[in-house]
Amino acid sequence: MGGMHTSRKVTVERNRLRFAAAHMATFSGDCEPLHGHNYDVFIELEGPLTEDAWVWDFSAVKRAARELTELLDHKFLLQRASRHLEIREEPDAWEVSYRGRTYRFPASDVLPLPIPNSTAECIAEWFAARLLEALQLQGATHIRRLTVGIEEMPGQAGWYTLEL
Ligand SMILES: Nc1nc2c(c(=O)[nH]1)N=C([C@H](O)[C@H](O)COP(=O)(O)OP(=O)(O)OP(=O)(O)O)CN2
Repeated sequence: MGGMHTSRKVTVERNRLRFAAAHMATFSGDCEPLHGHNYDVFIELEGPLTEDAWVWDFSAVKRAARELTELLDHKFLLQRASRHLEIREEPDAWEVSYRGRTYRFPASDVLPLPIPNSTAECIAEWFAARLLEALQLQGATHIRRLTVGIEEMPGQAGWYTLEL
């Protein structure tokens, strides 16, 4: 049937795809107090079927995603590219200041991320780029669209989609 467009997608969500992390985002010229969330991760992969008649193996997606959730788990997520925080990297610590309010974190508690703010949207973008690299290393080079959602709390999530 000429012209008909179809698509296939697999989704993996929540099932142990979670991490607990601390952050403080900056908004509208202010900085939140340091606080944490139990984040849930949602993943959608769209593309044609492989010879195995799947878009990609759920287990392989979860394996790649869990390597990322393990990096994020129990860390302070530092928006390394912030234009609003003053960030000083020391050999064993990070010093983070906002208008005279200063925090000093042991380096082992911090995951510096190359993002401008620790919003769910930016964390989703970072996660999607890293997940794509991992999936492509597994051989999933046929994926056409990858979406990641990072849910801060039930009903409140930021999403990012890569069109490939
Ligand atoms: N689009 C986005 N909006 C907000 C984000 C975000 O990542 N993307 N993040 C926050 C804060 O980090 C915050 O942790 C959540 O804020 P908020 O929903 O206001 O939190 P409360 O616990 O006060 O929510 P209530 O439901 O009002 O109790 C803000 N916005």
